[in-house]
Amino acid sequence: MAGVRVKICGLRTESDVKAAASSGAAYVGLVFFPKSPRHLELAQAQRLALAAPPGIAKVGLTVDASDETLDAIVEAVPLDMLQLHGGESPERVAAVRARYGLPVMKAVGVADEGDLPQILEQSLAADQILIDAKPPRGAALPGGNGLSFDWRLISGRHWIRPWMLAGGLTSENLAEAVRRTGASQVDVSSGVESAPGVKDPARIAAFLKAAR
Ligand SMILES: O=C(O)c1ccccc1NCC(=O)[C@H](O)[C@H](O)COP(=O)(O)O
Repeated sequence: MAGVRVKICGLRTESDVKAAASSGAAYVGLVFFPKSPRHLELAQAQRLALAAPPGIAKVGLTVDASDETLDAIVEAVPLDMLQLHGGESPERVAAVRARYGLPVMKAVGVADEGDLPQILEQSLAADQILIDAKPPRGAALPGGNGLSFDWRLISGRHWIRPWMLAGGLTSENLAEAVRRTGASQVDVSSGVESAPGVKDPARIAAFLKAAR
């Protein structure tokens, strides 16, 4: 499993950022979605982004955000990538990419075989794809639910863009997830928390250790 790059998503404090960076995370995710326990106001997000050491990519996550909302985020927070985690079409992904000049990662929720064509469709517009578990019907959050999908669905598949595996990952199941899917990048949120929105430095360190 050497070389699995890790994104820790939903950080809320400067010490979360330090824990992720010192454990060797490649990306940190900052969530801008008011219904989420991981939501950040702009000033808070700016502080976290400025606390991140060079070399760690700061990813801003939004859900069907308007240009006005994205303009405010991009102006206030020094980001390296945008993650679109709603129902954004490939056309919207391309427009966001062009407007901000930042790489865009598009999340695609997977529950069954019928969801897989979206990975290719979104790959034609996005720089990276986040292959995540589809949220349960009626869920309050479109991601960050701590749920896995059946990894066999993507076993042995190849995509035209770099991609990241997400959904219900923990230090305990990471090795099996990587073995089954061939992922070289992974994203985790709930699996390194002690409560929703509360990151646990020991779990972050254990996850990064498992990824090495
Ligand atoms: O984390 C959130 O609160 C969130 C809210 C709205 C949209 C997406 C959200 N998280 C997306 C992520 O990038 C998560 O890391 C990914 O879904 C995996 O989450 P988890 O299963 O909790 O590890």
